[in-house]
Amino acid sequence: METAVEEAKADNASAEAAIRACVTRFYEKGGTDPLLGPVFEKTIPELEPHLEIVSNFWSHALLGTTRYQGTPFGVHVKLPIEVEHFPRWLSLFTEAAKETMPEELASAAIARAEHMTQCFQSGLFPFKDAEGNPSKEPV
Ligand code: HEM
Repeated sequence: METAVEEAKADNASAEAAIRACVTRFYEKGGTDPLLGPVFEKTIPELEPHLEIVSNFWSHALLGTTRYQGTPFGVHVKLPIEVEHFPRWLSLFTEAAKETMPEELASAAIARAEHMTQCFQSGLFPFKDAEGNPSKEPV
């Protein structure tokens, strides 16, 4: 019994470390990205506390821990995000997850990220413009 608990704790610790590595790698990539970099620069005053919040979010999403208690969509409504940011965000996150996480955890993280990207995009840009592209306003 004790061994199973110890094993579960060790698994969790290594998953937590992989999550942290993924989040760090994602922000390394995003920080130097010409599209996302300026948004991060303008809106994240201090990187370290931000990495902690986002790691806690992923720990909640993937491992069911409870350190993250926020509402991500509500945070993004107030940010200067445009529709073209979404595919870039997802592609950098996908790369970061594959580079840093064991395969199963990376697949779960990428699936969750794809779903949330879709939800955020349709929540923030619920209409279509004259060309049929996602838009904040009805035509
Ligand atoms: C268009 C793409 C995105 C951009 C440019 C973006 C940018 C940002 C920025 C600048 C912050 C910091 C906000 C602040 O501290 O006030 C933030 C927070 C956060 N983002 Fe994103 N984000 C994007 C998409 C996503 C997606 C798809 C997810 C889902 C996994 C996500 C998860 C989070 C989380 C969990 C936080 C922390 C929220 C909190 O403080 O409670 N982001 N994002």
